[in-house]
Amino acid sequence: MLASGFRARKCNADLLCSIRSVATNTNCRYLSISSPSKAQLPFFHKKLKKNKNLTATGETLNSLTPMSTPPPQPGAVAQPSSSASDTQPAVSKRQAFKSITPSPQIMHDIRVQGLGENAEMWSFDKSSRGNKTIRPWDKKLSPEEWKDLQKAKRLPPKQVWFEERTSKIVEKEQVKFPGMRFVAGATSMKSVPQEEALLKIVRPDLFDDLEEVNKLLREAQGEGNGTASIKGDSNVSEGKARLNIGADEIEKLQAKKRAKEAEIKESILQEIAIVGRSNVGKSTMLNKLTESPNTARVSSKPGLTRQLNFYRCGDKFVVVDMPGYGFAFAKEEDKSTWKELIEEYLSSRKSLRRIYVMIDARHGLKAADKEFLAMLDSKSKKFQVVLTKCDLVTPLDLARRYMVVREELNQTYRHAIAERLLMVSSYTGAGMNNLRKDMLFVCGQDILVRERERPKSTIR
Ligand SMILES: Nc1nc2c(ncn2[C@@H]2O[C@H](COP(=O)(O)OP(=O)(O)OP(=O)(O)O)[C@@H](O)[C@H]2O)c(=O)[nH]1
Ligand SMILES: [Mg+2]
Repeated sequence: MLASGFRARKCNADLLCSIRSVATNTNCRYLSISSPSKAQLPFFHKKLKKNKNLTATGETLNSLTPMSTPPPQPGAVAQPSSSASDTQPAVSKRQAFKSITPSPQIMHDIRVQGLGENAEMWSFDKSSRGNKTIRPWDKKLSPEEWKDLQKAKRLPPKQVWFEERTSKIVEKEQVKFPGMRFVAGATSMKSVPQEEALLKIVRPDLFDDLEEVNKLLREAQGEGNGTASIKGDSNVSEGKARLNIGADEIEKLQAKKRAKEAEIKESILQEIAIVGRSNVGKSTMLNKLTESPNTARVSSKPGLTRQLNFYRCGDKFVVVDMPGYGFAFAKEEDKSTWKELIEEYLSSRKSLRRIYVMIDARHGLKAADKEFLAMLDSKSKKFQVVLTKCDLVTPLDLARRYMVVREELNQTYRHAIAERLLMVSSYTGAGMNNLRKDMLFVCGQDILVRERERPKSTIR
């Protein structure tokens, strides 16, 4: 079946008609459709006709017929017409994304109830007139019917809310990361001992101070020892005097060194790692989290991030943007270096508080994801899954994806924190607040999150 969000995305024939997935789950089949290709139409028609559950989509089927001139988008600049009917529209990829992004009103509340065959997804739709209608799948329920259902307690207690959002709401409710300021740096394990390199990145000034103290200490010790060893009997008293002065100095310097080391130890900030397949949207998400588009470099080509990038969030914690895994076109040696880098960091890092694994909401868990999660599981590392690019799927597809992924996590991975599967869109900002709160909470900064806003089921 097709969700209401689909209608918002049907736009024009140029932006339609590629079947992203025909997913089958227990009792329902659905199509997730986006972006254009005229050549795919016959396949599309065939699929729709073949699938019994999709017979109600006749209207949609008609709408998929290619139009010689696409209807104008609201607010779109008219393109000069071309003689060839299949000419690609002169829109940038970003514009194309925008035009297939469901409006905030369509990206609204979804409640997912129950699991597997008993799963029910409820979509709360605000119509243009502001009336609320409630739909379990394609069946419309009146508010009275909904109330009856509630009274009859046929609604399971667990409800997952996909937060209602408009840009205004997101703005108003923003939980800003305090003092998220700068790109701290990157490291590759090839060149530097990992632990030290990462710490240096967290507080370079402290390490400089310590280095200074060490240098003085070495000089003082060298002078003291050298003086004592080269002095002859005749100069013993002079040598002792120098040694005494040196010993004092050395003691002072050693005390200073201990103090610096203690300071460094204390300054080790808790870390949060962001991992996922290449191109899943890790860096974009980080930019959205920090509300600064230039924090991390982003590209539509997979494999841009190739190092561990550390972003310090004031004196609270550090977010680590990692290279993606499962990048098919990378060189074999690069792939193995990245894999090594990621695995070593994740398994040996003591200050690592939580691993957030990003999964593309359009695709769910892919083979590369499963392999990676199995690795985390085998190392007994707790991880939390976040569905990204949620603006590219219809609300009901998203809800279904949520259910399927959560079920898989629950069944297969012992260390998955599947209770609270997060969903975000870096384009609309949806779910970002939740993610921010979650991160603050995980790092013991819950004091920054108001009591009523605390994530309910986060396991710390
Ligand atoms: N529509 C949409 N596109 C997104 C979203 N997040 C990321 N993208 C796009 O996905 C592409 C990849 O984003 P990146 O943030 O570079 O992905 P990455 O996971 O850091 O990739 P690597 O560094 O190669 O591992 C870019 O073209 C982004 O514009 C999202 O929430 N919605
Ligand atoms: Mg990246």
